[in-house]
Amino acid sequence: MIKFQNVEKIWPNGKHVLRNINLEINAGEFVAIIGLSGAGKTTLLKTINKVNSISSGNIDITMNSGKKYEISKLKGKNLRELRTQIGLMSQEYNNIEKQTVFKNVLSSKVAQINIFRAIIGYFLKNEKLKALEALSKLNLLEYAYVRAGNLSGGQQQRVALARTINQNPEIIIADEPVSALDPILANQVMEDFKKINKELKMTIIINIHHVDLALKYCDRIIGLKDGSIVYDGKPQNISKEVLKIIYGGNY
Ligand SMILES: Nc1ncnc2c1ncn2[C@@H]1O[C@H](COP(=O)(O)OP(=O)(O)OP(=O)(O)O)[C@@H](O)[C@H]1O
Repeated sequence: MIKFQNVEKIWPNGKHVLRNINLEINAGEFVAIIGLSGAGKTTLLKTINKVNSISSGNIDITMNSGKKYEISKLKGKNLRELRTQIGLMSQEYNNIEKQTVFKNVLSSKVAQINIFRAIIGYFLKNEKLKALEALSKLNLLEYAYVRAGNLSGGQQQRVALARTINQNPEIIIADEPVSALDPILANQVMEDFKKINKELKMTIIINIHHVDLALKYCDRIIGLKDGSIVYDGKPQNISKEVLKIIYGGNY
């Protein structure tokens, strides 16, 4: 569970971007954060892995094992340990384009293996099997030996998702993962997120500008406006009025 209590974020330039955030996200939820550009979505998402530190309040993460992390106090080894359990995805695919899809997925383990093995690129049989399993889950096996750079944008984003699940994280945070894709590919990638969420029981939190996709695939919607949560509930309860509150009168 991820629990935000009275979280505030003020950037050093004085910009107040998160205001009194109180939120509990349970293990296994698929959550979309929506809101206008500048509402604070990315800032909020990246407080979870402490890429952004908060100005006040608390964020506590309790893993399925029962281990608890108090984010504001985390540093060094403990912060690295938490980050291995949180997969981070973004709009850029961040694949190594010259390498095969398989190598890309295998490489996602580098942070978790012995440094000498990482340098020479030596992977154990079970690590290779796991990488193939991740590719199979996303129906990408036939591309295993294709260079990542030769794939379409949608396929590359799905390789990025395969890389992320190969780390075996409990939580995936994804910052606008479909905004560079056309509507068909964006739907496919959202299908994959949903599949990973349901089958692998990973908690997924995404920032997304496509309200239709958020409503179609996610179990819970959080609407942010000027750094405050103005909606937190089921997609079914999002009405035109709610969208007006989140996006303003012109929606
Ligand atoms: N490092 C920073 N220093 C100062 N201000 C920042 C920094 N990063 C973001 N901001 C500001 O914080 C506000 C919220 O930005 P954020 O990226 O969280 O919004 P967003 O809702 O994700 O927007 P978008 O949908 O465009 O990605 C913006 O006004 C932005 O300019």
